[in-house]
Amino acid sequence: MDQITLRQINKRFGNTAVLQDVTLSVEPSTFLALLGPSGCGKTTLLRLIAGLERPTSGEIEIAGRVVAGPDHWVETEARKLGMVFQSYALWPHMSVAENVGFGLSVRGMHGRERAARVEAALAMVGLEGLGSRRPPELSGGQRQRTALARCLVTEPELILLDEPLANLDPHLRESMQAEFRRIHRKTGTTFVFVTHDQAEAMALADRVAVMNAGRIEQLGTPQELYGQPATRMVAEFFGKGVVLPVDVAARLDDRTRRVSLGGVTLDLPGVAAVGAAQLSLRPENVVPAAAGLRPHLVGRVVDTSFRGADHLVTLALEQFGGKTIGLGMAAAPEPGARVDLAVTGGWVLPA
Ligand SMILES: Nc1ncnc2c1ncn2[C@@H]1O[C@H](COP(=O)(O)OP(=O)(O)OP(=O)(O)O)[C@@H](O)[C@H]1O
Repeated sequence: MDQITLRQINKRFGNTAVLQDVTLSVEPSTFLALLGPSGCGKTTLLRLIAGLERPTSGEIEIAGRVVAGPDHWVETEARKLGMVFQSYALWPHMSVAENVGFGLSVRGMHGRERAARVEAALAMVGLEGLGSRRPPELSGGQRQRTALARCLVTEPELILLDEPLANLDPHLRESMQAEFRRIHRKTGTTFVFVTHDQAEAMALADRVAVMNAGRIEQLGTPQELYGQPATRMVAEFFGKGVVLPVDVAARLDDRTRRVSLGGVTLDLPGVAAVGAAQLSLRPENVVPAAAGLRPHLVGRVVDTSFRGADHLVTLALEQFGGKTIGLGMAAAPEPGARVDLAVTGGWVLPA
């Protein structure tokens, strides 16, 4: 049984269609990221799952029970889920332990049993011994951990997180990402996580739904989205690289196409039909061409920056109106220098 099933969800606010025909299944124990640009409808989708909004049409099922649909409505409190928001929403006058234990008190759990559960939840998020502090005495990361502990203590099967790391500095964000991964593995709880940061989605999630203008563009593992983007939007939004126009001359097998890239013929992985198509190139799909061979692409250095292990070299591709791709190179060429490139892979997707 799926943890969450969304069937043809539409959501309108007045005349504005915010979600259109969203259909999605999430298996138990998945760490799903809802990823997309600002305003694409991620938070609205999360709020629909939470029961904070009603769909205009369509049906939502959680753990086999219809919680929203034409003839069904289950309130948030009865959906057996936990929520963590960017703002944390901790009560400043209560101690950390009281904040974390509040949900248990509401359920009628008190005394030793409650204290033990609170202690276990604090240990899970690495806050042992800080139960008597108050939220204003905590760092941003500790507040976020408290919010997560408050959610975990009731042992929900589903936790919804809306950009919970957005207010943390980059260093803390990374360490909290590792914590989230660890806690997810340990609890086996299904996590649905809203973010507009593709690197965060890639680092955290085992499935990512890329959203665009109220629709799901593609649902897949981070590896699938990166290596086999279904649309140009996914290719450009998820991971670095460049998308170039190509012509598919022939379909060599299910997943190989003969393409013409600016007049150069190449056999590359992909699924596009014969005719006009696009090629998603990641930085590792392009290498400096061997001397004496005709280059597949010609780049001009527009910028270089030192990254420690190598230099990030930004090249403008001459045949493609100056579209750029960034490559890691051991030595930084001079700005304006010509770099001949060979294409060693990529993904051919529909135009
Ligand atoms: N209560 C509301 N009334 C009217 N319009 C709304 C309401 N809530 C959201 N919207 C609109 O719906 C669209 C999607 O909003 P939503 O918050 O779901 O996007 P998002 O992808 O989470 O964006 P962000 O990353 O900026 O938070 C936006 O255009 C927003 O203005």
